[in-house]
Amino acid sequence: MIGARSGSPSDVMVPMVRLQQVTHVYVTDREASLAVENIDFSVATGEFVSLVGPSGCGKTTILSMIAGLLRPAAGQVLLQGRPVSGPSPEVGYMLQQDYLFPWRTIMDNALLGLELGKRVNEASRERTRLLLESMGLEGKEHLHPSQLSGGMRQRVALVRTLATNPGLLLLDEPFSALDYQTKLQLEDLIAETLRERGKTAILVTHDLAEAIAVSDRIIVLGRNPGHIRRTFDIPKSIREAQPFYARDQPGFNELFHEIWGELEASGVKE
Ligand SMILES: Nc1ncnc2c1ncn2[C@@H]1O[C@H](COP(=O)(O)OP(=O)(O)OP(=O)(O)O)[C@@H](O)[C@H]1O
Repeated sequence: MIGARSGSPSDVMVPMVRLQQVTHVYVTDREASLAVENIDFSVATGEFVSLVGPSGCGKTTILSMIAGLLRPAAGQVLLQGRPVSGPSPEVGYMLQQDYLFPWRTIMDNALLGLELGKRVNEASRERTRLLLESMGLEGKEHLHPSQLSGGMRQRVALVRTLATNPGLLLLDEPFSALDYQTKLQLEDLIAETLRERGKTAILVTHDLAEAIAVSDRIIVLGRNPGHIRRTFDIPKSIREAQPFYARDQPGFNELFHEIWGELEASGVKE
């Protein structure tokens, strides 16, 4: 397996993502507001990093800059050492809503990214079918989104994101609209799938237990403007456990309370 979880020092030499003193300002007709300031962090290939922090601290803004949808006002974002200048096929973005097209079948929804990149052929179609199968969606290919549960739809959205084979996945609260049981199952499935494929991931979540259970590292942000307060490395025993069981590992609760203290100080309850 490639990646930070395998612990190879060569993995960290050219990070998958590097933010160097990144600042973003939203400019409207009436005003300019400083959203995030001097954000500086790297994510190694194969690493799973979560961003947590109070509402408005700039988590989505940071993901959007990494995705090339927003440009920093200062500093730079590097993807595999190269400055980000716009959206890249190397980056997959998965959101809270699945954004499946209701009139398309599950297979056609899953193929959408490949279709946009003019990369649909027999081999990519077969890979997508296998991905659907690995997500427990075998036999659902010809159904439409309205015929699936919320958890299934989110799995289709994940297949659509993975089908183009991006090295980096940006996950913006992908589990938050799901019921608790489905959310736990999907957390396990996504974490395992990304780990097996050596993918790099950045997750935005308001669920601290989820962040600890799936991540190698957690970055706690503060606001006004958004900035990094502190970074927490997740201990090996928790990292190596399946997310569902990570919560039972010794040290999980202590770590939860330590990070929670940092979140409280950042204004997460305000
Ligand atoms: N399009 C926009 N125009 C102006 N200001 C914006 C825009 N989008 C976000 N902001 C502001 O930038 C700051 C960061 O917003 P962002 O959505 O990145 O925060 P967040 O941490 O993702 O919040 P949440 O947890 O509520 O989703 C906030 O103060 C927000 O009001």
